[in-house]
Amino acid sequence: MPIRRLDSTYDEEPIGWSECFVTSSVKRQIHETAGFGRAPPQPERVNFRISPTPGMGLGMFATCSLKMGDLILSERPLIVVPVGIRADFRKPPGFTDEQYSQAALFEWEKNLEICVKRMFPENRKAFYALTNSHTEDGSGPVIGRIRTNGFGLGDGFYDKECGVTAGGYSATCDKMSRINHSCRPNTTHSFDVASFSFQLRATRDIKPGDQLFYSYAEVSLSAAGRKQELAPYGFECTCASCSGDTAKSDRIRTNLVSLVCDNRLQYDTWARKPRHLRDNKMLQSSLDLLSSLENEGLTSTPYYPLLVCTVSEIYTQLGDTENANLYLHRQEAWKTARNEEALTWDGILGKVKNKLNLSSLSPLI
Ligand SMILES: C[S@@+](CC[C@H](N)C(=O)[O-])C[C@H]1O[C@@H](n2cnc3c(N)ncnc32)[C@H](O)[C@@H]1O
Repeated sequence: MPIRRLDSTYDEEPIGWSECFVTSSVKRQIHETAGFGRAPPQPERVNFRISPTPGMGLGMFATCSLKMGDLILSERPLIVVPVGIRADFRKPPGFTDEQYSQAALFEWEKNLEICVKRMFPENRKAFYALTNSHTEDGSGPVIGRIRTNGFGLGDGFYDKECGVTAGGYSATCDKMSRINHSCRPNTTHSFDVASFSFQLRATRDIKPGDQLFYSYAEVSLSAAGRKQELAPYGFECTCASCSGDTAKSDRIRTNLVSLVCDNRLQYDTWARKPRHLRDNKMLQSSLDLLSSLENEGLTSTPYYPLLVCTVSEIYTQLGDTENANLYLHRQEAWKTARNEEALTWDGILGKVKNKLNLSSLSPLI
């Protein structure tokens, strides 16, 4: 991507080239995406660097102040491949399941090698320079690097016939794949199919020199659950949520939905009271919850803008338009960062008109 002619050169595509191993139906989906072929948004200046960081290899660092929603990097991936192994041979007689899966992995590596060989030499060099933490599980050098450095692609890439997990795709980048993990991330990314590029954006305020982090694990899991998800990457996370008061952190993460929804229920009761009976406790408890979410690095979850919306409404009720607007802007910044619409309380309440207890709604949200 884009389509390469025999005489194409590496430099003629300023945003870079991606080698794509996709089925024809996914290729069609990509080409039929509205606006396909457009240029990606670019940050006004280079605002990150890649340099060594103790105990983590290379990492990405901010070189200027960044606010929630700010664009850090637009990047076209080096390679896009299916997540699952798509082996099309039957288990040979006498093979154990383990032998069959190792053989399938070997065949898959051969297929992916073809993709890597097709890269421009500059991209191939960048690809092989990436870290490989999958050296002991039978992954070859190509699969190992993809497993270590790949980011899942969303709805634009999906082979329905292969099932939910195996039908997905993964993309590996030159620069963005240098971002290290924290369970308290300060960035998020989205993939824009039309320009065939990732956008990495800040999800909180970042100071110059701060390391940029993304969470490789589901942030709403407990410390033990995240540890399990991170095991294949070959490191143990030492962020404050993993090494500090894990019980407190677990309570917030695993009860995120009910905490935010219960707060909303309290707000609804509070807002129905006559004006002179509304005290400041509602504001304080909501701000406390908001700062807990921010401390835990949960600002990229969909519950954050819901809580921000409640805080904004409390300020409106208290007649403080300046602060109400400040939080409305934060909700807008979240939408920019995530490149998606935020959930709204109306939408959620609409779904569950007849239910009294919002805490029980987690599967709906
Ligand atoms: C996608 S790469 C990130 C860039 C990598 N640090 C490098 O030098 O290329 C993932 C690998 O980085 C390392 N890593 C990422 N986050 C880490 C962390 N929080 N602590 C220690 N190592 C980490 C692990 O080796 C992991 O397998």
